[in-house]
Amino acid sequence: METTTTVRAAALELEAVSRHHGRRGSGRETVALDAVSCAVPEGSFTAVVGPSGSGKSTFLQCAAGLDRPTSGTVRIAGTDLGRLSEAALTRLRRDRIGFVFQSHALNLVPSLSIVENVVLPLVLAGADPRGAGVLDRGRLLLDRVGLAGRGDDRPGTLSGGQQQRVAVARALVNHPDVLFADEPTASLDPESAALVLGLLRDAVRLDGRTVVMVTHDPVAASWADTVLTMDGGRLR
Ligand SMILES: Nc1ncnc2c1ncn2[C@@H]1O[C@H](COP(=O)(O)OP(=O)(O)OP(=O)(O)O)[C@@H](O)[C@H]1O
Repeated sequence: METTTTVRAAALELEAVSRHHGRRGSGRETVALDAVSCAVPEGSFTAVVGPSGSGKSTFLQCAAGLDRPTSGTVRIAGTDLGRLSEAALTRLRRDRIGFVFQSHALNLVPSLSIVENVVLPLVLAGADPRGAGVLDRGRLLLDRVGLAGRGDDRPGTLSGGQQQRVAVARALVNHPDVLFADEPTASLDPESAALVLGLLRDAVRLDGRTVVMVTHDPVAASWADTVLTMDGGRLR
């Protein structure tokens, strides 16, 4: 009998990634990440947890190409970030990665309408913001996150939880290889947090997206399929 084995490709791979701060040999060197290796499969929801100072943010920054590791290799859908110029890395972040940050105030541009915020990554990549297809996609995503009809308002008219839902819509607009979320529910009440986490989980279950979320909150981590625990710059 013939058997088929499905091996899911890695959306994100880290190979012996280290990140040191401070001058080597100065006696003030901090090892924020210490030879971390892991592979995050496509279509999975991973939480990165650990105590304060354990290296979670540094992990996310290096994995998402926002910071360059001191040594080691990071690959997003097979692309080695260390081989990219700054310009190419910026393009990769814009076109192939989605971000949701901790503070809803930092996630959205207050002077743009809500739907303009959602489609911003497409516009930055060259799409015509007046093109019907572009705004339609933005409105479709707003519907998905429960904010249909609010597209023409400004972000300041939304609650913190609603703003984080817009941030999730925006992070999904370019069909990213990986959506990174840094403490996305830290400033939210439990009900709003559950809505945001449900959207991240749906992006994985319904669309096959890959989500990597840093959190210190065990309840938030429990929404993920896999939990990676950091301790002293290493994965436990
Ligand atoms: N720019 C920097 N310069 C020097 N040390 C740094 C820098 N960034 C981080 N570190 C150090 O690296 C270690 C890991 O920091 P990191 O912010 O990644 O931890 P964390 O787990 O995200 O912490 P928290 O949960 O408090 O945000 C800490 O010891 C921190 O002090």
